[in-house]
This record gives sequence, structure tokens and C-alpha cells, in this order.
Amino acid sequence: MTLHLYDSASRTTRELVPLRPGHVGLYVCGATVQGPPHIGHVKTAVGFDVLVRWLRRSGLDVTFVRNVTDIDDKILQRSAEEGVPWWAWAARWEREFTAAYDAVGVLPPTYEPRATGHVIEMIELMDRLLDKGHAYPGEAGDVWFDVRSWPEYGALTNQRPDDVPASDDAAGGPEEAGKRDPRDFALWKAPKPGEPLDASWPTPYGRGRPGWHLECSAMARRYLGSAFDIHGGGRDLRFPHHENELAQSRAAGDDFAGIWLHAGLLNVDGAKMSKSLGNFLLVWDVLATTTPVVLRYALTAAHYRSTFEWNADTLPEAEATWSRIAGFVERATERTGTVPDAEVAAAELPAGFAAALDDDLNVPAALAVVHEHVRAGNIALADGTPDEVRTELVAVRAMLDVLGLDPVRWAGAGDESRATRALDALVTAELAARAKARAERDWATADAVRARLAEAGIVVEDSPTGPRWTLGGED
Ligand SMILES: Nc1ncnc2c1ncn2[C@@H]1O[C@H](COP(=O)(O)OP(=O)(O)OP(=O)(O)O)[C@@H](O)[C@H]1O
Ligand SMILES: [Zn+2]
Repeated sequence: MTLHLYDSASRTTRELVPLRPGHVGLYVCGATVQGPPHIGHVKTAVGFDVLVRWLRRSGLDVTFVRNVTDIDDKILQRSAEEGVPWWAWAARWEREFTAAYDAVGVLPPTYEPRATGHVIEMIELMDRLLDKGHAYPGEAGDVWFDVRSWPEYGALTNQRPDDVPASDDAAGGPEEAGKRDPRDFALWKAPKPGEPLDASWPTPYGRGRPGWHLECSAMARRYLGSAFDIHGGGRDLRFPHHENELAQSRAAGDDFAGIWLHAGLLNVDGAKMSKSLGNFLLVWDVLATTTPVVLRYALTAAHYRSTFEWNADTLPEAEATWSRIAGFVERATERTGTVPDAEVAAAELPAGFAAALDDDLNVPAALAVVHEHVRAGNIALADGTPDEVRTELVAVRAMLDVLGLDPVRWAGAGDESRATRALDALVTAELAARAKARAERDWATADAVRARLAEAGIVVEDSPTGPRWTLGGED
């Protein structure tokens, strides 16, 4: 069997037939970098990471593009509240997203374009839409997509054009002046009063900044061409974001994506984990008490398309299952010696595992095969030959490698954050001793604590919220 994927546009499971044999172009909508990454963000990223790994393991050359939305209303608003330039705010959270993806083993994309670096491509796309009569400038400097000019509008989400709800772009605001139809969405947004001048770009239609939907169409075309194989994102992006991307790209004359994949959302108590709802768990907070591979295991183990209901048992259960798998790999490696990574990467995969992944990335079924081999491996460890143990070890590691979960590659990951936590506990105790000595006017003890910390290379600063410590530079 070859890879079949559930295409949300046609609502059928279809064989992936690459447009260019041997090569797959994949575009996944990345983060709007307005705040720290939560585990919902990395859940979707992990889902697409398994796809990329499986495509590559199947012998395909993958060009994987995941964008960064580094300008938008929320970024402008949050940065203004914090009194920092919008671009500094965006850069800060972009770095945090990259670190979070790295922490859970999401492979970096081939290209990671920022919206602000692709204004030329967006203007070019808008020009094509204006030329063909699918876009028009409003009265307040915005440029709108003309939904009525595009009878296929609604196709992605199976809505008749008449049933599509009004777009909330500028709803009720003065920018709406000249908007022809409530469903029309903004391709380009004129600056609002009070916004920084460097948050808008000159265009033939006046200064402005990108509408979110336009960005992805322009960047996908720039790196993958006018037709490419797969477009993905979380299910929340189907409407309006992906519907609008599809409409504007097709209306401009591009074939655009062949298959649309949508990852199920990570929910808490039935609601999408999101910054706006405030029901989020930050990646760093989870990693303060959990090793990254356990978080990765938890997020990988569910089918990418299912809704993930996060609850108090999620991590303990993942931890227990993971320990069983990793424990076998450790004991088997002790018995037979380390299997070289190259042998793992080239090993033949159990047929049931490959068939499960080819069936719309059915990771739960694929993990069931992993568990069968772990069971067989444990039996071999108890009373089999070293060769039997080694066969199971290679099979288990090879399958886990495809899922980004090979325990040998993860060994040691998380040690650094554990070390930092241990250090923090010790420094905090030292600082408490110093505070007590100071309160008792025991200056000798207070100075001795400070000297001990300085000797260890720890720099203490007093801040309004209490002392803060950092590791000083080496000089
Ligand atoms: N709770 C979630 N579960 C799964 N995927 C999510 C979740 N929240 C966001 N994503 C996905 O993460 C990627 C980046 O999303 P984006 O930065 O637009 O987040 P967002 O929806 O604005 O998040 P929030 O609502 O928390 O502000 C998208 O593919 C999006 O679908
Ligand atoms: Zn997008």
C-alpha cells in the first residue's frame, strides 16, 4: 500500500500521488507569534512532524514549509501594551516557538518564511486578483476579496456561497467603508490610527499590512509553486483561513494544494486550548516537571485527526507507557550492545506498522505493533537468544524512529532542564539563608553566602520581586 490521507476538501481518503514523482511539497500554517507556545500548538506540529518523517522514510524528498505570522492585530496590540516594538515582540516569541518545537523533536522545516519578508509576493498576488476582477480597493485603504466574483467560495468547507457567514474583518469598523459584501475578507489592511509607521508597507494601493489569509497563499506559492501536494494546519484554520487561502489562490489562477489535512485540536474540558480563552498549558511549564520525550509521546500517540482531550491523567499514562517501551530498549541494548543509528534508519519496518501509517497516519495502530514487538522482546529477554532480542530491538527502535521517539536518540534530553531545576532549588535555599542572616543583621553569614554563590559563577541581582539569579559569563 502507498500513503493514503484524509483530504478535508473532498472529504475522502485519497492516495497521495506526488505532482512531481519522488517529491512532496508540504505547507503547514505556523504560529502567529504573539505569545508563548502552549501544548496545543506543539500537538499540531508533532502531527505534521510524523507525516514529514514518514514521507522521508518512504523514500520521498520533502520540501516542508511552515510560516511565521510576524505581523497582525494581536502582535501590534500586545507589543503596544508592553511598550516594546512590534518586531521585537514577534522575534521574542518566534524564538520561543522554535525552542519548543526543538524540545519535542519536531524537525525544522526546509523553509520558515516570515510574513513580513514576503510583502512583494503578496502585492504581486493582489495585483493578479485585481486584474482578474476578484479584488477591489475599499474606501479606507483596505483591499478586499470579492466573494461574489468567485462561485466556488465555500468549497473547502462544503458550504454554499450563500450560507457562508459574514467575515469579521473590520466588522462594523470605519475600514469597512466600500466593502461590497459582508462575506468579503481583507487581503490588505490599511494602518489604523496610532499604529507605528514601520508596521505598514508602501503599495500601489497605499500603505498597509498583510491580511492573514493572503500571507499563506503568497508564501506557499513562493516556495512550493502554484500547485503543490499537501496543505495542513489545525482544524480551527479550516474556516475562514483555509477557505480564504483556497479562494484567493484559485481565483488568481493557481491550482494550489492537492490535499488538505487538518489536525484535531487539543481541548481542555471540551474547549480548544487557546491564549484567548486562558485555558492553556505552556510548553515550558509542562517541561518543568516532565521530560520532553514523555510530552512528545503523549502528543504523538493519538490519531492526528482526533480531538485530543487533555486531562490530569494524560501525562502519567504517557509516562507509564513510555517507561515500558524505553525500559525494554535499555535492557535489550545492555544485552546485545548498541545498534548503530544507521542500521536503525535502514531496517525493514514490520508490515503492520507501515500499513498503519499508510492508512492516514494511524499512529495508534502503529503503536500497537510497537507494543507487540516490545512484548516479544521482553519474552526474548527472559528466555530467548541474543539474536532474538536484537531482532526485536532493531524493529522497535526503527518504528519509534519514524515516530520521532527512538529512546536512544532521546537519552539525556531533559537532563539540562533537570539540572537547572536542581540548581534553582539549591540557589533558592542559599538565598533564603542570606535573607535570614540579613534580617538578623548577621552580615558575616550573608556575605559568606554571596561569596559562595559568586565562587560558583552565580550572579544575584536584587529586583522588586525579590532576588533573581543567573549564571555569569566566563571571563
Ligand atoms: N488547541 C490547539 N490544538 C491544536 N492545534 C492548535 C491549537 N491552538 C492552535 N493550534 C494550531 O497551532 C498552529 C499555530 O496557530 P496560531 O498561532 O494561529 O494559534 P492560535 O489559534 O492563534 O492560538 P490561540 O488561540 O491560543 O491564540 C495552527 O496550525 C493552529 O491550528
Ligand atoms: Zn495559513
